[in-house]
Amino acid sequence: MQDTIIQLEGIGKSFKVAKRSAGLVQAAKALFVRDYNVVEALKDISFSIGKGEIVGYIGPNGAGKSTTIKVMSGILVPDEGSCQIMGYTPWTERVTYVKNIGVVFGQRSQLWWDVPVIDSYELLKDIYKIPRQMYEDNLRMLSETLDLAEFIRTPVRQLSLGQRMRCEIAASLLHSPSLLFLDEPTIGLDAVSKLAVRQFIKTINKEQGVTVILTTHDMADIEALADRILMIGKGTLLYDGSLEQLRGRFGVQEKESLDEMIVQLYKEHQI
Ligand SMILES: Nc1ncnc2c1ncn2[C@@H]1O[C@H](COP(=O)(O)OP(=O)(O)OP(=O)(O)O)[C@@H](O)[C@H]1O
Repeated sequence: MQDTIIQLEGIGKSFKVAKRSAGLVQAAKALFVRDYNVVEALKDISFSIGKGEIVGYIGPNGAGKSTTIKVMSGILVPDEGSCQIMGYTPWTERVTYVKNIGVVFGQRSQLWWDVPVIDSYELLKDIYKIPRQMYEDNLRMLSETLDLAEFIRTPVRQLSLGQRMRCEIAASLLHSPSLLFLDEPTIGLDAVSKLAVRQFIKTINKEQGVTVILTTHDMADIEALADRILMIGKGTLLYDGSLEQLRGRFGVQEKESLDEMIVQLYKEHQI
């Protein structure tokens, strides 16, 4: 493996969720006595990722993918375990750490909703203290390759999902991070936008050596991009290997069967 850039050891994270019963009486009771369920989102997760890899992080709904990305990007503090990324512990050195990473959550926007996209970019330039020349060079490159010119002056709330996702990806790369976390970056995109986003991810990985961790439910994303798959189910890491190894194990050749193979793997692990 290339130089290790990410090292997770025994990461665990639980959430306490308040139990809520239906009805007014129960709601009134809950004001005085709180009852909780504990959700074990991550259990003893360990893996390492090398510089320049594109890793597909997959698993069914509620498996713990976004929670892992949030831990790795410093948004969430785990209950146990250690996480070293480029020499940083993400949640303790967040301010300097985030200058080295880009994060896209497909389900959430990092752009200011009511202002033109370009104004959000200018704000990000100030927040990340991006030198003017680097900002202008990156903006030009991102705008050309993601084809943003047509809507870069439009407020985010008026953009289509695909247009917004292209703007989000550009926003995450303005500061030239060497590590990119993409949480469902192709969610809801049409075929053309999906291909454009996939091609773009390949290009920044090949040409700039950006390491990419990608969560997705679209197995075609995995097929097009990931050299390696990490599969998680019910908070536990279940598979770490290449797509070819996984195919070999199930004797699957056809592209169409990839989803079925994943479902089979989920079943094998009873998730
Ligand atoms: N803030 C939170 N409070 C309570 N429970 C949470 C919270 N965030 C996540 N969980 C729970 O932790 C588990 C893992 O959630 P997570 O969002 O990491 O899953 P995921 O693999 O990203 O799922 P999906 O594919 O549906 O996006 C789920 O059971 C979820 O309900």
